[in-house]
Amino acid sequence: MAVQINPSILSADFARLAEEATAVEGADWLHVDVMDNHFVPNLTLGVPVVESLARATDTPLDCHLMIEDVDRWAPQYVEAGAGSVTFHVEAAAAPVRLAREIRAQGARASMALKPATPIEPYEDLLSELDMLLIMTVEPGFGGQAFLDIMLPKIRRTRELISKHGLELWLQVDGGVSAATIERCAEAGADVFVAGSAVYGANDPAAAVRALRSQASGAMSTAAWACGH
Ligand SMILES: O=C(CO)[C@@H](O)[C@H](O)COP(=O)(O)O
Ligand SMILES: [Co+2]
Repeated sequence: MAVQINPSILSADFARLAEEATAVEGADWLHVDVMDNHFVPNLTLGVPVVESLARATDTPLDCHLMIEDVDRWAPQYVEAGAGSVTFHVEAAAAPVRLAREIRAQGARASMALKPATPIEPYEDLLSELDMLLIMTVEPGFGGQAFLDIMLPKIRRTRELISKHGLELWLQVDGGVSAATIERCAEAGADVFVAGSAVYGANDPAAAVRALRSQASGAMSTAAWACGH
């Protein structure tokens, strides 16, 4: 099982998005936070910017949709060039139908949980997904402190993935840094979003390599990853 590091463009300079996207070559995916000022109290970017980003970089786009009416919008992000589309279960009217639609369009389907949303009610839905995102901050802003209290939810989700023998990726997003990434990997995450820890560094590509090495080290000794 390989570690994946996804820098979040939210912490980049929006006036130089193409340059900032290519500054993290070597990253697995570029994480793109779409916010509508309704689902979260912040406004970022939409479909036209995702289309331009998809043309500007060879790194696949991991679009994290923090928007209302996501059943209607998510397919447009696949059309815009996203390789993975994450919708929030709190915003989706029909999560299974939406995941199937995203997959049918040829992208990876992913579902996110806000910190207060438990995983247990969605156990039967996991087989419909390619990735589950556990938010480790309240969605809306970069640069917030990691919520340690999310670690048991990460552990529990990893147990459910193992119990059902699924290939689902488990992503964490929010406050992931050199200080917290090992705890996330030990608990069961294998896909790590990092905004300020990457774009706040002098050398973003080196920050990606350092985070990957830390997470790989922690995963190699984690009980959940033994035998993978
Ligand atoms: O989705 C979000 C915030 O809502 C994230 O993707 C942030 O962009 C992560 O930023 P850092 O916490 O790593 O600075
Ligand atoms: Co995000």
